[in-house]
Parts: sequence; C-alpha cells; structure tokens
Amino acid sequence: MTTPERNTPQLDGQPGTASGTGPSPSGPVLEARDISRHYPVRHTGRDGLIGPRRVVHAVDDVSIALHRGRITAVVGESGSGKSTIARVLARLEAPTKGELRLDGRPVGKPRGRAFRDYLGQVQMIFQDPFASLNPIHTVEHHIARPLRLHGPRRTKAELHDEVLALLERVSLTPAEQFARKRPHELSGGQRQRVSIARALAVRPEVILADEPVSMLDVSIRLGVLNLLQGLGHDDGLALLYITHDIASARYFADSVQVMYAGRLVEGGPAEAVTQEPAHPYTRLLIDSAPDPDRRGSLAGARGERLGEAPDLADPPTGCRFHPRCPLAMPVCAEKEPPKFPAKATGSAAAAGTGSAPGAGAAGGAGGTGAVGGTGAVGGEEHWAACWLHAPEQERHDQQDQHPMTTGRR
Ligand SMILES: Nc1ncnc2c1ncn2[C@@H]1O[C@H](COP(=O)(O)OP(=O)(O)OP(=O)(O)O)[C@@H](O)[C@H]1O
Repeated sequence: MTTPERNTPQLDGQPGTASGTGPSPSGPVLEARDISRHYPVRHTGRDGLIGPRRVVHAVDDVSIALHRGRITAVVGESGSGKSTIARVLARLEAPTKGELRLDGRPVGKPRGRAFRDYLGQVQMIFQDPFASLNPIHTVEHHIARPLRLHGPRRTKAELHDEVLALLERVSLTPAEQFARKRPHELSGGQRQRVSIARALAVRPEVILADEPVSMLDVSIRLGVLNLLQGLGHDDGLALLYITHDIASARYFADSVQVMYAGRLVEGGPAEAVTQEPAHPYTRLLIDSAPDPDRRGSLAGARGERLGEAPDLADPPTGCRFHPRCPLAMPVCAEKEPPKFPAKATGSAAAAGTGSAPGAGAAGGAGGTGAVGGTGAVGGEEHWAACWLHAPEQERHDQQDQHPMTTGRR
C-alpha cells in the first residue's frame, strides 16, 4: 500500500507549519500532530494464546490544530474516534504515536507542575452533564474548587464573588440562587452551564467540548451552543466541538473536520466542507441530516444498503470508507485519498495538482471552477477528495460517469 503525501497546510483545524517552537499569536494554541491511539484487544479463550496481539485502531495519524477565537468541529458517526481525540488532547489518555504541542511547544509527560499548567490551559466539557457533577456538592463548591486549585490565593469573599461572576457569564442568574443549588435541582441545560462555568474557572485557552448538547432537550441545545460560540468568538478561546451532527457543526463551527473509522477524511472551512463536500462520506453525512428541501441524495441514489461500520481491530485497507462507499473504485482499496490544499471560496471544492479533471466539481454540487493546488484563501484551505488518487487513465475513464465529478446523484 502506498502512503499518500501528507500536506501540512496552515488552516483551521489542520496542522500548521512545522516550524513553531514557541508561542505565536497567530499559530495554533493546541496542536496534535499525526496522533494515533490504539487499544489492545482483550482475547478470550484459546484465541488469546496464538497469533499477534490485535489492537483497535481508534485513531490513526490524525493532525488537528486549534486556534484562538476559532471553533473547530470534529464530525463523524459513532465509533469513529472523535472522543478518543478529545481524550488524547485533554491528556486523559496518552497517544500511542504522535505529538501534542501547546503554544508551539511539545508537551511532556503528564506529571508535575507542567501537567497542572496544561490542565489550567486545556479544559474538557463532557457529554453527560448528569454524570459530570457530584450530587452531594453545591454549584458553588464545583466552581470554587478549580478556582482554589489553579488560581492565586483568595479570601472566601473573593472566591464567592468569582463564582457569582462565572455563573453570570454562563447565564445562570440570579447567580446567588444557583450557587446554593445542588445538581439534582438543575435541568440538564443548567448542569451543562455549570460544567462550562467550572471549566472557565481556570481561565483556559482551550475548551474541548465532547458532544456537549447531545444529551440535552432539543429546545435548549441552541442556547448552550450559543454560549460556547460566544466563548470562542467573543472571549477568544480555542474550541473543539465534537458532534455527530454535521448540520450543527456548520452552524456553529468555523472549520469542520470529518472523521471516519479513526481517520480524518476531509476538513476545511465549515461552509466549504458542508456546501461542497469532496469526500463521499461527508456527502452521506450531509445527506443523512434532515433537510426537507433536499431532493436526491447519494445515500438514496446508490447507498441505501451501506452496511456496518468497519471493525477497527482490522480496518479496511486504502480508504477506510471504501467497503461502504457507493462510489468506490478499485484504487480505493489500495490507497488513501490524497490530501491537498484548495480554494475555500465555497465555489469549488478541491484540486490536487491543479490539473485534475473535473476538480472544480469534486464536491458534486456544481462547483464553478477548478482551483490550483496552492489556492488557499485567507490562510484557509479545504482538503480531501476521494477519486483524485486514481491513476490518470482510470480517472479519465470514470470522470464522465462518476457522480462526484458530474454532480449527478
Ligand atoms: N478503552 C477502550 N478500549 C478498547 N476500545 C476502545 C476504547 N475506547 C474506545 N474504543 C474504541 O475506539 C473506537 C473509537 O471510539 P470513540 O469513543 O473515540 O468513538 P466516537 O466517535 O467518540 O463514538 P461516540 O460518538 O459513540 O462516542 C471505537 O471502536 C471504540 O469501541
């Protein structure tokens, strides 16, 4: 199997140039470079005694960069490795391979003062607001604790005032009343707001939000998302938003990274990825999001029977999506699709070498022009296309019928 060339373009949600060794205001705050996370498979019975030890490839060779004031969404179906990325970034787990960088500096072992400082800069918000708060403690206790652990010494009155200010920041008012409540007296949305206030207490630079609204009533999701969006765009935090829901990623995030079976398959500015997706899996995710106005769909046209997600203990060769892909070609079983920079105006999805046939329409949405491989706009780029890795002849042979190039569905 040939490994495709990896670009390292400077774009939201994608790794920056490899140069940084110190903080840079324009560089990413937190960056993961080519991280993998594998879990050993526990064998039972006689299987465990023979053959090589198997591992679950939860995440493979993922690079992601989080910038101040920007929201990066990681989108994918259940089991694609989204939470694993968040756990590695939060340092709840070590990567099997790859490197984390905070403010341009490699992150060391998770111990001592440096690790505490890391936790002061990178905070995580979990999916389940019911499990993440201790039922016996008041809201004030939950928020005052990180203030005490990470901040300077304060008097009791100062701590109390800061707790109230944080509750106001997350719109839990009257703050005095909320400070006295215990988790069981709060709704799911209110609990998630307390979790956010608790994360903010350490004045982090990065918030990792793992499906922060998926367990909340639909009616209150938007309020919590708007709160998080304000923290990113108004308060300048770098935000990672993990979700199944590509529609919310489009609404909420600046850039979207699409994950499938442990790998990122596509990424770029949210509008470009969601309006003109280049990878069939992204198309299917978009097609499966509810949209009454949509007439045809890739899933409906050719992929009604997509089958099961792959076994990550034995992931498919080449493009991991190929066994389920309605557009798969023979080459897809051999090679991963290439990554390449492309213009991000929303009018064209991608072009690898600048001469790929049909490149302007790689998103299948009637892109209006082919784009050179170096056509980054405003530092933002959009990469990934599935079929451009085909040998040239195969590409020529297929481009007339291939729905990704014709826009036909
Ligand atoms: N501790 C573990 N041991 C073994 N396998 C694991 C472990 N944690 C996760 N996995 C596997 O790694 C893969 C990715 O899991 P992960 O939870 O990151 O996916 P996800 O995209 O966040 O899914 P969901 O949206 O359902 O939370 C899955 O196949 C999962 O079963």
